[in-house]
Amino acid sequence: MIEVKDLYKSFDDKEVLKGINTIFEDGKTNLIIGQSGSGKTVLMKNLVGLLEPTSGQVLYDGRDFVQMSKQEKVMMRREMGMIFQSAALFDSLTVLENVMFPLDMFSPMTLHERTQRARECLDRVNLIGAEKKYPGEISGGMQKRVAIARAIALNPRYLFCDEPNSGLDPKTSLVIDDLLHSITHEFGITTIINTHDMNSVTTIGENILFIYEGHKEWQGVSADIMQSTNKRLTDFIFASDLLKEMRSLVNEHRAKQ
Ligand SMILES: Nc1ncnc2c1ncn2[C@@H]1O[C@H](COP(=O)(O)OP(=O)(O)OP(=O)(O)O)[C@@H](O)[C@H]1O
Repeated sequence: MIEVKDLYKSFDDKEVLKGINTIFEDGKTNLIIGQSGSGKTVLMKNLVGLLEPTSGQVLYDGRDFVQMSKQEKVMMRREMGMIFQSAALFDSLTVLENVMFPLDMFSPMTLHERTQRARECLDRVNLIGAEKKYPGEISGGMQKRVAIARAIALNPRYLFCDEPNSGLDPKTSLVIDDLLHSITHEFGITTIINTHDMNSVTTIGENILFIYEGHKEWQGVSADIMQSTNKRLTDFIFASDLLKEMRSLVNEHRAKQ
């Protein structure tokens, strides 16, 4: 479990995170949602140690990440898989070499074992057959799947994904969401996803944190959103008239049942 306690983060005199208290649950797809500029990426960077909080704590199973020694932080980072907005693959490496990269860096396995492990991960994301291709030769959706395969290569306990669906069409986004959700459950990973994608919220959001201007405005599961009376949340989620109409139809239907 990752617990965030009273987390503040400022840049010079600009306060971006204003006392976040939350829990990211084990073995679930935890989503962070909020308007552009609300502080989602800054929060995620604090979780993985790319930024240090101005004050407050990030506790991994009760242990404060900020207070850990350099060596302990290195050990913790090995338990974290990360997928960035752009798939961030190495263009000059093949798909297989990209997935092998973290294994080459951190695993004591032999070359044969590392190759086997990378193939297993590519198989899990349905990319067997693409091993010899270069990132420039495959679609954006396939690149994201390579990034997922690379992120799970070292069997992480935690998976952090910053806007995994950015730049993808809605159908491909569904495939990526489904993959992240099933991997989370299959391997018991604690997954944290920053997203703007309302489809992700309704389909895979098992624990959703809504940030508004740097503070926690709401937290719950996707089913609660339909009934929520929090105006900032509903204005954000049901930004279009079509979605507002769908929400009132669903609520009418429920009321009749
Ligand atoms: N290194 C930095 N120095 C100064 N300000 C920063 C820095 N990083 C982020 N910010 C500011 O913090 C605020 C929150 O940024 P953040 O990237 O977390 O937003 P976000 O919710 O992830 O937005 P988006 O959905 O557009 O990615 C923004 O106003 C941004 O300009």
